[in-house]
Parts: sequence; C-alpha cells; structure tokens
Amino acid sequence: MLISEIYLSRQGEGRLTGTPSVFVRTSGCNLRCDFCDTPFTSWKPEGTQQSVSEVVDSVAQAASGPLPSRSGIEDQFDGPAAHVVLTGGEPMLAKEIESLCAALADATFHITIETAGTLDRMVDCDLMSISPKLSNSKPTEQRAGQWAAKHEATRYRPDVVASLVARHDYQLKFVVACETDVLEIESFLAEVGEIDRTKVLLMPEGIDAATLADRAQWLEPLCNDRGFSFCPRQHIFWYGNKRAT
Ligand SMILES: C[S@@+](CC[C@H](N)C(=O)[O-])C[C@H]1O[C@@H](n2cnc3c(N)ncnc32)[C@H](O)[C@@H]1O
Ligand SMILES: Nc1nc2[nH]cc(C(=O)O)c2c(=O)[nH]1
Ligand code: SF4
Ligand SMILES: [Mg+2]
Repeated sequence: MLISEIYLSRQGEGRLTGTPSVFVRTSGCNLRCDFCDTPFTSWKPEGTQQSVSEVVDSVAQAASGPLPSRSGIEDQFDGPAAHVVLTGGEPMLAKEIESLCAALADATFHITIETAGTLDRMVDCDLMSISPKLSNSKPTEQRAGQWAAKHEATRYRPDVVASLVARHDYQLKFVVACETDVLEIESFLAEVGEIDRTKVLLMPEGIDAATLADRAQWLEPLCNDRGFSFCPRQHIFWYGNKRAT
C-alpha cells in the first residue's frame, strides 16, 4: 500500500482528542476537496509502497518513540502508545485495509479509521470516524479539471455512511465554513437516518489557529443550540499545520 507517513502524535480531532496515537497516512484519494489539508495524499499523492508487515513494524517502532512537543505545555509520556489512527488520503481505498486492521488488532492496538465515508469496506476497527463532505469541499473546474465533476459525483453517500454507522462505533465530523452549511448537515443526517447527535461533531474549516479560533466564535454556540459537539481541531493549536504532527 502507498504510505506517505507514519508517526506518533496526539489525536487532535474527535472524542479521543489528546490520546497519544500512531498515525498511518495512506496516499491516494477518490476526492479532491478544495480545502484538503494533506494535498500530498490527494491532489498530488506521494509516498512509498509498503507491505502490511512493514507498516505494522513501523507502527510498533513509532509507538515507543517521542511525541512532538507542545509549546508551553510540560508533557510526560512513557509510552508505548496503544492507539493507531488510519488516515490519508482515503484509507478505505487501500486494498490491504482489512488485513492491516486485522494485523494491528492482533497486536492489540485500538484502531480509529478516518474516512470521508464514500467507500463501504468490511473492516474491523474500534472507531469509525467519518467526515462526509459537503458542497463547500467542491474544487473549481479551473483547479481540478475533470476531478471537479468526479468529486461532486462521489462525495455524497448517505447510504454508505448509514451502512458504516450500523456496523461500528462511530463519530461524524463535518467541516464547516459558514453558518448555512448546517442546513446541508441536517438534510444529510435526515437522509442517513437514526443518528446520535452527540456523536456529530462540527469542525471549523481551517489550517491555521487564527481562522479556526475566528470560526469557533459562531460555530461553538451553533453546536450547543443544535445538540452537536464542537471539535476545535486542537492539533493545529498545538503544532500548526505541519507534516508528521
Ligand atoms: C485529510 S482527511 C483524511 C481522511 C479522509 N480522506 C477524510 O477526508 O475524512 C483527515 C481529516 O481532516 C479533515 N480536513 C481536511 N482538510 C481540512 C480543512 N481545511 N479544515 C478542516 N478539516 C479538514 C477531513 O475532513 C478529515 O476529517
Ligand atoms: N494530530 C492529528 N490529529 C488528527 N486527527 C485526524 C487527523 C487526520 O489527518 O486524519 C489528524 C492529524 O493529521 N493530526
Ligand atoms: S477526502 Fe480527505 S484526503 Fe481526500 S481530498 Fe478530501 S480531505 Fe483530502
Ligand atoms: Mg490531519
């Protein structure tokens, strides 16, 4: 499978925020979100081919390594990390995803999969972390060419999200750029069906602390009003938008 990076950091998104975790970032994506914060795995996929056993070895090694330091915070972590986050790119594209999950589970890791929820695969994991893409993710035709139409034809799969949610412990994380995006979220959720609203997290769109803090001012109260959870994207405040963090 094509891997762009494997590293130890702290989970910055969702209900496991703060948990030391090894991140496995696959390369390659079936979408081209305009705001994608890892274009080196989507718009221009980079990486090296690694076997499942090579990935598992690298995960075990990274789990005992040092965590990136957070400015202004005295951290103590003795390790090894017990959590793995499979992300990308789109990890559900990798043909070895089922065998990778099985091998990591054998090694007793807690597994989170970060996915846009457009591909239904029979994977076993502990937390299916789904980030369905709204119309605010659409790239311009000028930037994306034929990918603009492909993105729009692929991103909207409430049926796949319903199937993933039925089989897994889950969270849904939407990327929000303006207040009216919430109307699209409500209609998507209605399409999916029975969803626990406390497991729906809204994250501001942004890759710098100033933009995230600015959008948090209206997004956090909006979450409280509607019974959603707010997700600040804490890792950007800790580390900035840097690779391997
Ligand atoms: C790079 S994606 C990889 C996994 C999968 N392709 C997906 O989109 O869920 C990891 C997470 O970052 C989020 N993300 C990417 N770019 C973002 C941005 N500019 N602002 C906020 N969240 C972003 C995605 O929505 C997703 O939750
Ligand atoms: N620290 C940190 N937490 C994360 N949670 C989900 C991430 C992702 O890119 O999927 C991510 C990431 O890139 N960094
Ligand atoms: S689905 Fe995820 S990895 Fe793919 S382009 Fe969108 S944010 Fe980036
Ligand atoms: Mg990220």
